[in-house]
Amino acid sequence: MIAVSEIFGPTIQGEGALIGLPTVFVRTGGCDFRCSWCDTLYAVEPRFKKDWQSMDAEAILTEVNQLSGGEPILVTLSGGNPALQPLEELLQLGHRQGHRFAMETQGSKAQTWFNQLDHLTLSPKPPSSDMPFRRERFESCLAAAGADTNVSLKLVIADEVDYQWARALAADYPHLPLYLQPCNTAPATPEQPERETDLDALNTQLRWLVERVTTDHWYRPRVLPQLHVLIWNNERGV
Ligand SMILES: C[S@@+](CC[C@H](N)C(=O)[O-])C[C@H]1O[C@@H](n2cnc3c(N)ncnc32)[C@H](O)[C@@H]1O
Ligand SMILES: Nc1nc2[nH]cc(C(=O)O)c2c(=O)[nH]1
Ligand code: SF4
Ligand SMILES: [Mg+2]
Repeated sequence: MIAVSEIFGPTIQGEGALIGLPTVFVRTGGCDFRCSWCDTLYAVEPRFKKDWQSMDAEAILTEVNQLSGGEPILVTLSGGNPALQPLEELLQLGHRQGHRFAMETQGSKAQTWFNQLDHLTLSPKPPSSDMPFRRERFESCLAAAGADTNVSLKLVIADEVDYQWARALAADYPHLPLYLQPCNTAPATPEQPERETDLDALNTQLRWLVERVTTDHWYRPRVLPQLHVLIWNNERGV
């Protein structure tokens, strides 16, 4: 059974390689990390287990199909860390129904079924998250995805230290499409679910990041905002 925090959509993918694409999100519950700026702690901390539903692949797809109007759609698996869940059957059943699957994970745990994903976003955490980067685990995820899954690297940047870390990390994986995303330093939290982020401050952060890569003559990464935050601020389920 799969721990599910929420299923929502269709909305657009607001981040990374598939930005702008209509998608239904399946957000699993439970995470092996506790990032200092995590925007989805309600899907991370065990105290919210009571809000999560234990679902099988069929029940999840029934809900996805209701939301998509019965049409095949891109299903985005996020969390929490979806790599902690048994998702192989969901991928197999869902593919048979014509859906495609993308997943977001920090790269701390590999699963054999990564090679059944259409797209895998690996988002290892920068120093500002206070979480470790374990290279051997990250590389196990890359190996598990294999040649048939499109893999991209999405790095959150809060400050100059994160930026330097991202440059060094990216240099070790020159073949991976690379996305830089400014950190939302004022996400909604369980204590402040209605908290609004300052969009002007986010824009300033985004400008800084663009200037940072261009003054470095670093022309490899795509610099992208969290589009859903620009549209809906910190709202949940969009
Ligand atoms: C909520 S996480 C869930 C999937 C997985 N645990 C991970 O971190 O990749 C989805 C994406 O949101 C990013 N994210 C989380 N909090 C953020 C914040 N405050 N600002 C910008 N990006 C954030 C993560 O880095 C990750 O790329
Ligand atoms: N629209 C939208 N795009 C997203 N991209 C990654 C998200 C996530 O929380 O994993 C997310 C999300 O929650 N909403
Ligand atoms: S790894 Fe992802 S879900 Fe887990 S705490 Fe960090 S940002 Fe949140
Ligand atoms: Mg999010």
